[in-house]
Amino acid sequence: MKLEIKDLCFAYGTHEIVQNVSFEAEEGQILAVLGINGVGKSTMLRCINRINRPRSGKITVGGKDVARMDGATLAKHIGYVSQNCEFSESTVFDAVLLGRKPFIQWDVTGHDLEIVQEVLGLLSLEGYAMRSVNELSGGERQKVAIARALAQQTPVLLFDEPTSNLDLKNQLEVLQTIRTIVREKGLTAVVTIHDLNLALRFADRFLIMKEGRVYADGGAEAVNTAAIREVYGVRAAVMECSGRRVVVPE
Ligand SMILES: Nc1ncnc2c1ncn2[C@@H]1O[C@H](COP(=O)(O)OP(=O)(O)OP(=O)(O)O)[C@@H](O)[C@H]1O
Repeated sequence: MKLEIKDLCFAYGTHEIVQNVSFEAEEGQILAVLGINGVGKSTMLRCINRINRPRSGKITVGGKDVARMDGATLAKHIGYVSQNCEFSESTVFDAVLLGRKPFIQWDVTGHDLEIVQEVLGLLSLEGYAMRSVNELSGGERQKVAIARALAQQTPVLLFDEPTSNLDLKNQLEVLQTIRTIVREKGLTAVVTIHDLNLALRFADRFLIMKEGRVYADGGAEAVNTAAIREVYGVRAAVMECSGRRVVVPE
């Protein structure tokens, strides 16, 4: 389902953070949200998920107004992985099973258990199923949070820096897993990410934010020398390397 954001505005008190942000995220695609620290990327994701109440603007999923959804309906449409993955004490299996909560009526079904088993496998977490989440490393916990969102099986997924605690191999594997699921199941993913090269490698479209507004919205060509200079204040070369667009800061 398509995610559409129209004229979104949000402020903490009088501090305007998100200002007239509009964009669309398409089915089967990953949209990377880029921009400097504090520009409002996480705040915007939390508006989409209704953790933050927007001052104005409209957010729809598949044409349905997110503001009018009840909690259970919202949880069936939008999955969210926050930057700080905190869990209450449980096993990894149960933490991932929590993703099924919006669908569980009386009791957990065999179908729920199968889904949990499947996502644990996708993220190579099978061996961790009976471990306590609070005994895991930051990166392992981040993978559990991603697994829980995938178990929720929502058409829209929001990931706030999903690879920030992961080593290089896990960064590549986790983003590849997300991309495969997004493409195969026709999901819509919005991912905030600082690593421009990872973004260029895995995302289909790029929303660059500056001072709370949309600076650019487009394909890989949006990530160019001028944008990097104007948004990050960094001189960088953007070149092709092994058929990929890469950013090399000077
Ligand atoms: N609960 C809050 N109350 C007041 N101000 C906040 C709150 N949370 C965030 N802010 C401020 O809002 C601005 C945007 O923060 P946000 O976390 O959305 O930025 P970001 O682009 O995600 O940054 P980063 O890349 O560092 O994660 C920052 O100036 C931040 O200090």
